[in-house]
Amino acid sequence: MIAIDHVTKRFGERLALDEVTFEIGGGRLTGFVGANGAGKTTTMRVILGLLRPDSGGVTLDGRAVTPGDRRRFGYMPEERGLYPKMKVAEQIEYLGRLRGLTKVAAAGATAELLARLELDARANDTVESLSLGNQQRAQIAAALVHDPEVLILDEPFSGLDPLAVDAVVGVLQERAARGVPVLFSSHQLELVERLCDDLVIISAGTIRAAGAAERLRTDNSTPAWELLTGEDSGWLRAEPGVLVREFGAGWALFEADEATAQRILRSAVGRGSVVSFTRSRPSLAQIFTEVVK
Ligand SMILES: Nc1ncnc2c1ncn2[C@@H]1O[C@H](COP(=O)(O)OP(=O)(O)OP(=O)(O)O)[C@@H](O)[C@H]1O
Repeated sequence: MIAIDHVTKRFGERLALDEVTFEIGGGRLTGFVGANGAGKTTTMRVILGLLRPDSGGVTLDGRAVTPGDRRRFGYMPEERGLYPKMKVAEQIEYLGRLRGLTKVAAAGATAELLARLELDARANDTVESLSLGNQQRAQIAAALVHDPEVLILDEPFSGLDPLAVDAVVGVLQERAARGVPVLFSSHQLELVERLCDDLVIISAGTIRAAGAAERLRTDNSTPAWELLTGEDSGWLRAEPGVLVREFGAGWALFEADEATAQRILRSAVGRGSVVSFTRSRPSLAQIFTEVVK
């Protein structure tokens, strides 16, 4: 497990990170979300040891991270950094060798990753001849080639088509299943929602929420309920303790606490046919808006 512990970082007068604290659990995919300039890349660079925090620190399994540990980290930076004129496979193998793999191991890992990321047909093409999406896949292969013990990925999904997203997701889930802590940033909230076990929400250098995605869902949203009936649902608006968010013919979405919701259900049953009654799950976009406002 990686723990980021009260990390503060200033750039001159600008406070980029303010006592940032959260964990990246082994075996879990952790999504890192926040608006532009919120502090995601800065946090990642501190984890990677590329920036020194002004205070606070980062630990791996309870002890300070060493340069040796960091060589076994995999990082996909925001600014992509492959050599445009080098062939894809050659370059990934080379990066694997720099990270300590033997020639045979680097070649094997490269071939496997390129196949998994559906880039094997382009293995002998130069990076600059690839589309941006395919360059992105190559960049992901480069971050993974040495079988890292920790994975930190800055916007790995930006610019990928849905098939490429699925291929990358498959590879990341497999690494997480082997116990690797995986942190990735993204502005694609539906994707983060689909993928993540844990979530970290940052705003203006401050962590606003962190923890299991399901728990954040229940902790940071007003309980809302969806009622579908064969009857008009206008009566709900006069019920105490109920805030109707939306309603239409035979359908309503309303906020209420658990006890009120049960009372409404009984009334609805008494009034006619209830087709369905469910607790509405807020989307990550809704949680994000509630948490950062
Ligand atoms: N080297 C630097 N010098 C000065 N200010 C910096 C530097 N790096 C980052 N900042 C500032 O720190 C803040 C956090 O930036 P950061 O790049 O971490 O945000 P981010 O969440 O990754 O944003 P984005 O989603 O746009 O990538 C911003 O206000 C940014 O302008």
